[in-house]
Amino acid sequence: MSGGEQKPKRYYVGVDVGTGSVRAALVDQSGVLLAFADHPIEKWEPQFNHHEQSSEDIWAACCVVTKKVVQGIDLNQIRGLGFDATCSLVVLDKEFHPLPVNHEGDSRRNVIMWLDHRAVSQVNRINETKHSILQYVGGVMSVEMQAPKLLWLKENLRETCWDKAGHFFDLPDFLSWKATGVTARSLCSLVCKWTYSAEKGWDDSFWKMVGLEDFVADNYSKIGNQVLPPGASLGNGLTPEAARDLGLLPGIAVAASLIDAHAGGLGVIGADVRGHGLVCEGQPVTSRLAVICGTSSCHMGISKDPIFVPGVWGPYFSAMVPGFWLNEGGQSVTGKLIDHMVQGHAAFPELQAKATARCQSVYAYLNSHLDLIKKAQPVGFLTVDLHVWPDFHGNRSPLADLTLKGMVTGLTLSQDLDDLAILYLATVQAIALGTRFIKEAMEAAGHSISTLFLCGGLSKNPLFVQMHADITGMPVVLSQEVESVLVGAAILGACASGDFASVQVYCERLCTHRALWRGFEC
Ligand SMILES: Nc1ncnc2c1ncn2[C@@H]1O[C@H](COP(=O)(O)OP(=O)(O)O)[C@@H](O)[C@H]1O
Ligand SMILES: O=C(CO)[C@H](O)[C@H](O)COP(=O)(O)O
Repeated sequence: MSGGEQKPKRYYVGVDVGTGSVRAALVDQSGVLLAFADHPIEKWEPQFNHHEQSSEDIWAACCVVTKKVVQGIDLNQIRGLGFDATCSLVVLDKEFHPLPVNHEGDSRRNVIMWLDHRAVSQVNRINETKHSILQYVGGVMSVEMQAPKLLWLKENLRETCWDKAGHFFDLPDFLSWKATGVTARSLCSLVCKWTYSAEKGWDDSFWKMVGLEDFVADNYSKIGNQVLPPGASLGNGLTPEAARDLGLLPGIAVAASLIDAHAGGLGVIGADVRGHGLVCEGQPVTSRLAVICGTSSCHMGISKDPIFVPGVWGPYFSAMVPGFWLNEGGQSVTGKLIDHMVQGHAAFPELQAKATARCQSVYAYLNSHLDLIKKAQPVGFLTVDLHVWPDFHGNRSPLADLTLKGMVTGLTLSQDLDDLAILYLATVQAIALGTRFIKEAMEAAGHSISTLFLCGGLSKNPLFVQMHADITGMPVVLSQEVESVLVGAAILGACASGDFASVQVYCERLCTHRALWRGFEC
């Protein structure tokens, strides 16, 4: 902008609710991130495979981080707010108060987390119906989706939860309701996790067949009968109460939300890579696979026409990029698996002490330790005798088998730091092989993928990124802006504000303004 024609600056706030923490960012009109804050959130595991959270705790964390990122900014310049979150199930009563999702009756724990696997019997029965809707979730419904969890609540907590429930929200939709009082759901969450069709709406026969006919009877009012595309402006914007909570002004635009992986996909998939000699330069956007790597990894590929990939979720229409079909592969635990392997090893206390002494994270320490012990060989050769099968929490894609378990072969009696470093490497390699397995399944079904675009916490780990390049044989592109998921959330706020005509218009604008990319070659 030239000096004489200064317009007031315009900012957008993006809020990203991950599995372990809530993050917020203040983003400008070019998608540049100006301030960042994060805050941990509580998790409970009252019994094996039951994972719960508190919607009140999550909202409180959203308020802490939002207040931090807008400090020192003229609040009148903040034009829009967007949320993304994990696809956990939030349960509220008819007056919007939290209801317990547990046998203990603890109503603070009113969220069944996305990775909760309690509803095994329910999902098996849903899959036995062979309902035609299942072809839009890769042929097999996942226990991590909402229908089996709802059925579990009906069958197990009838009096304390099910009969009292007034509202079942996907977490991204809970947040937009909390901010605006509008109960409309995002097309993204309903299509990807609730069996809603962008073209045909709800399918009564499915809900009747699986024993959840209650929703049909009340015209889906408890799970959403007003559906908006991600980025659409909700009601009259931020309510006075939510504005007080968040430290913003009432009335600013609030967008229909996205699931976290989809926000990450939106943040990176349209990136301008010109001038780096990458194979995807000049190819359609459908040649890119966005991989959002946090607690889990999600593999987001888009296409002009629907592609049915066995064991890979979708095809979902307009659930991430408007006008495109989405296939979503995934690995249910990746960051969580690496943390589990490293923290559970006998040499972990020694690793922690040594990393702390060098003011490094344990992963930076392990990466440099691997460099020391690999000698002249490529690092991958350290694991010729040690192999990990990474399905410690079942296989989301492409085997779509929640009963699978993890495995390590090639163990010895050694428990020293070298042993820990090599086990860590084998785990990272196993995860990268899982990505290759998913990519190959997508290609076999009709996708044509040439480049990976990584984001999320694990993309900050150079070993993780390099292994993905080496094992898939594809270049990996990282955004200059590390917090791409938050950029995706802020894009929603920018669209809701009306400053950009559509999600694509803002994506194009921010991508041409941010043409700085780091590539990892295989
Ligand atoms: N700098 C880093 N180096 C290595 N691993 C990292 C780094 N930062 C985050 N991680 C890993 O990324 C995972 C969390 O990613 P994040 O995107 O924050 O997750 P979520 O969205 O699920 O809360 C954790 O397993 C963590 O160990
Ligand atoms: O199912 C998903 C997206 O469809 C995600 O795996 C889930 O939302 C958790 O994400 P994260 O690993 O970023 O916490």
